[in-house]
Amino acid sequence: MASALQLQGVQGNYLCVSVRRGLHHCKPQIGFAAFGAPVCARRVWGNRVAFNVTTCKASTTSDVIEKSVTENRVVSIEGETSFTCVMKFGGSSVASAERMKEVATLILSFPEERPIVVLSAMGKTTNKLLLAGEKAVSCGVTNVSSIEELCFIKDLHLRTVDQLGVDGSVIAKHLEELEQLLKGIAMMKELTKRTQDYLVSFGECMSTRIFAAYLNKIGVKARQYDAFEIGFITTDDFTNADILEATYPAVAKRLHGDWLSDPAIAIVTGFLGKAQKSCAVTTLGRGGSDLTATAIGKALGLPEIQVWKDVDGVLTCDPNIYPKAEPVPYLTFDEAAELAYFGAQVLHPQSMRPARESDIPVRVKNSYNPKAPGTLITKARDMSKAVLTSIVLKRNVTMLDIVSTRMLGQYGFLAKVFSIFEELGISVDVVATSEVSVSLTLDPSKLWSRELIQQELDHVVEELEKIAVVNLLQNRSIISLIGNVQRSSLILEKVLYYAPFI
Ligand SMILES: Nc1ncnc2c1ncn2[C@@H]1O[C@H](COP(=O)(O)OP(=O)(O)O)[C@@H](O)[C@H]1O
Ligand SMILES: N[C@@H](CC(=O)OP(=O)(O)O)C(=O)O
Repeated sequence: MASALQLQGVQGNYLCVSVRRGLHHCKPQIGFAAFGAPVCARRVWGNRVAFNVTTCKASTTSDVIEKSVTENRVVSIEGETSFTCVMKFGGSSVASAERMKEVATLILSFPEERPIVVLSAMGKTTNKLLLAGEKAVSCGVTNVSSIEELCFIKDLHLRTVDQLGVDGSVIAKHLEELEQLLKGIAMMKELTKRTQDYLVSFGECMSTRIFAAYLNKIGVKARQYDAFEIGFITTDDFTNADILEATYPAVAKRLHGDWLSDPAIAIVTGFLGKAQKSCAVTTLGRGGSDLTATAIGKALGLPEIQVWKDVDGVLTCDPNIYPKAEPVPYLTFDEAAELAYFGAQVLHPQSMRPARESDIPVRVKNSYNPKAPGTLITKARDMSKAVLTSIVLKRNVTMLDIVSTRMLGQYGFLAKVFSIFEELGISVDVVATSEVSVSLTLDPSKLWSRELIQQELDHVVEELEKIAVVNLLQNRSIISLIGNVQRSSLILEKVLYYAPFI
């Protein structure tokens, strides 16, 4: 049996063992059969089994190593335990001192967990920072100190520090630097995307420092981390950067290593990264803290990623449109990704990717109502009764109708159309075709509600008009029905039946 297993290393509390092909269908039993009952396999994904070493006797663990370790891996197991889950709290969850206290209480209500906590900026701080930046461009250096949004941010953070009884020095340097930066923007009369990312990073840098200081004050050992200092390496696409693969081992090494030398709850800035080429601070697109959380989950191979919101999970539709929207108890990664991509602002569109790649369940919970079961997002779920899961609205969509009689019975027309989009680097969202026309919507970017700039659109239309008649429609919306594809006929039947009465 031992030869069928190969030790992969230790991730967090888990001793990861890969199981030879064909054997992994026996899954957790392998732990029991090969190593005895005290070793309990808690996580199984792909051909890997993770044994929770907190529950296993040292002798049994050594036995696992002795039987399975490969020459180059040095593993020390005894006493080696680290994080058990990621808990992400968004802006609404940490909007005030009161909310931060509640979040601290919530974290401590799970004494069995040793979480990595990912935080967003307090409340609407990111929006305010963006507005302050825009105002700084034209207000003149001498007026920067009185920009309303800057005053609001200063007041909110200083008040929070005061109400939590932590030392104001934790954010003093950041507030000073923030004002300097806005003065710099005012002097240059310019706000580049790169500067914009640096500007908004102050939100997460301050919320995490305040929260970590508060935990330490109440006797819970916590350590603050800026994501851009611990290995979050991204592309240089400012305002919309992608996380690069090098991030995962780097983040795991740093967080796990720190825990081993000096255990403390980790408080990490969401949303931020470091550009691979320029080394400047980047952001992962609006709502990007969800992605930070799932990336950390993947890096450390943790058993669960929790995303705490201000609603009872993913809902059947946007509660701002229909207040009676109900929580969806289970979703697959694919459903959640579609839902997010097509406009449900509850999750970042890219956030499911790391969770899906490492098959780690994501739980969406309500920090205002922790008892609510929330939504559990996993690789697969029982679809036998699923019909329609949710309805999603995506606004500010740009649509193109491309009509050509040359399409009739011809091959290669659609290939020509799509090659134009490829050349111009624009991705397409939704496509519908008939014999003589193709209608499609354009994906502006990962940034919600950003319209393609007019120049880009003119260029697309100009190119397409060489082969067809083009009609450009702006400010449209996409309504998506996320449901069981096996039952799409039933869904359409119901929609079309009710549609005339809406
Ligand atoms: N289908 C949906 N399910 C749940 N929330 C939704 C949905 N569509 C839109 N929302 C909105 O998303 C908000 C939560 O997302 P977000 O503001 O990013 O949370 P946080 O700041 O806590 O990360 C909710 O308050 C709700 O108004
Ligand atoms: N603060 C960033 C990142 C983020 O994820 O925020 P939230 O979790 O509050 O959506 C934003 O507003 O986009």
